[in-house]
Amino acid sequence: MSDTKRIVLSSDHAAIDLRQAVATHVTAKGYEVVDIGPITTESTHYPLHGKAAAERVASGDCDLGIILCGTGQGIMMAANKVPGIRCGVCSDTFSAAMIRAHNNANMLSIGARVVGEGVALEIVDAYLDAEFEGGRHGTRVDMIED
Ligand SMILES: O=C(CO)[C@H](O)[C@H](O)COP(=O)(O)O
Repeated sequence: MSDTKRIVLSSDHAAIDLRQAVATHVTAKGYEVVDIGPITTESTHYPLHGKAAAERVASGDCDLGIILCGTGQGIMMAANKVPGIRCGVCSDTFSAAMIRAHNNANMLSIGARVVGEGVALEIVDAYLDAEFEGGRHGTRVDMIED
């Protein structure tokens, strides 16, 4: 495992169960999970939770974030509004590895209504096990930040 230790998790109501599965899985991998909820399946608004998780990463309180909603799209859009956040939605393991290796994504988003738990946990593994390659990819990520 890399130096990354602390991972914030959040979701909307559509992904409570999958978020719990991700929390258990990521904890078993040796990471410290900061799960900022919500706890119940009562209908809520994904922008609130995407922003809250992204602020934990942008502030440096957490090293990475994993966020979930029905499609993963809306909560990703909200997270990416926070300066310094690079979040991608992934439904496959190749993309999950590449958003870390090439885009240095500091957040991963998953759609709980898109992928099942088994695939979702493989996506989490691919994302967490990858490392940013730097070099030409660093130049491009710097361009995004500029
Ligand atoms: O995927 C999402 C956003 O991208 C949301 O989870 C989804 O829109 C919630 O829908 P509903 O309120 O009908 O459960």
